[in-house]
Amino acid sequence: MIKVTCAIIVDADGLVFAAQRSAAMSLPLKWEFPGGKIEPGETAEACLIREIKEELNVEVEIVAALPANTHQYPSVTIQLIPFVCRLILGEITLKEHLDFKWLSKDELLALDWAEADVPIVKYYLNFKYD
Ligand SMILES: Nc1nc2c([nH]c(=O)n2[C@@H]2O[C@H](COP(=O)(O)OP(=O)(O)OP(=O)(O)O)[C@@H](O)[C@H]2O)c(=O)[nH]1
Repeated sequence: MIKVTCAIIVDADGLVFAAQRSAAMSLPLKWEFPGGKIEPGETAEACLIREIKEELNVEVEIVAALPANTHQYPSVTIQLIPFVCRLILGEITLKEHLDFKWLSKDELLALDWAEADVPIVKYYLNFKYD
């Protein structure tokens, strides 16, 4: 099983950042939360900060950890580990993704999410935090 962290980046108005995978990536054109695979010896939190810097060229801080979701794709099983985050430094530049959107909670579920993300989106929609 591959462990993958992902960031639910929320802005001051409560909008959530979603990124679209490029045609060249696996799960082409699906929407996801940015992130990536945990490297050997790395914590989930360190992985998240590293991946967000690599993919979006910004620094985030973690606000909350949400429950992981294990999902079996036809060729791979992943454990997707989500963190609610805030941007603390920089402006988002897409290094790998095709597109991005900032979405209100009402708009989130309508995106064509990677399958592993759907339970996480639903969990987030019911999640309350200060
Ligand atoms: N980063 C990220 N990956 C996700 C999400 N949902 C989901 O199923 N994945 C899958 O988890 C894996 C994450 O690895 P990655 O982001 O480092 O993927 P990659 O394109 O570099 O590697 P790959 O070629 O193995 O897909 C991919 O297989 C990706 O399809 C998500 O919300 N964020």
